[in-house]
Amino acid sequence: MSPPPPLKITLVAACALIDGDGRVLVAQRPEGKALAGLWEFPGGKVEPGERPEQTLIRELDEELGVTVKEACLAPLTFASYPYETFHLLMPLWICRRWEGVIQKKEHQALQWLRAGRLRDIPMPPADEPLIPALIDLLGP
Ligand SMILES: Nc1nc2c([nH]c(=O)n2[C@@H]2O[C@H](COP(=O)(O)OP(=O)(O)OP(=O)(O)O)[C@@H](O)[C@H]2O)c(=O)[nH]1
Ligand SMILES: [Mg+2]
Repeated sequence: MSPPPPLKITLVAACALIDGDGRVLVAQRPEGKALAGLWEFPGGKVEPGERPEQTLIRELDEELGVTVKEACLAPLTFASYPYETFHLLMPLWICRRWEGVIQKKEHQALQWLRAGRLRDIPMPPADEPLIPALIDLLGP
């Protein structure tokens, strides 16, 4: 019997932006990328030398064109999910305050949804366990 392949843990920082009505921003993953077309929370992989909060601030600028202060990021929950080729560990922050206008820079589409409606859109399998924490926080 050959030994199991080494486990690769990928750390991804993600954020639920929340608007004044308590709705959450979700973004549709680009064509040609893994999980294309599924609705996700903005964010991305933590690069070497980055703290996850720095990653998130960088990704929110790259993906949405907004500036977020670290003090405006609050940790909510996390996802831990065994994809075929890596194990995803994804802390989820919430953010209610940012500077600039949200733009669709990398995704196919953006939409604001009530937390209870997140169950109605196709999300990556890792994300489904995150929804109850958002409903607890924001209502359905
Ligand atoms: N950003 C984000 N990634 C997620 C979510 N759920 C989930 O399984 N992932 C997975 O986390 C991994 C990293 O996401 P990503 O594609 O955003 O990474 P990135 O922005 O650094 O892009 P890049 O790798 O093309 O530079 C992907 O395998 C993606 O499928 C989610 O809600 N948000
Ligand atoms: Mg990303």
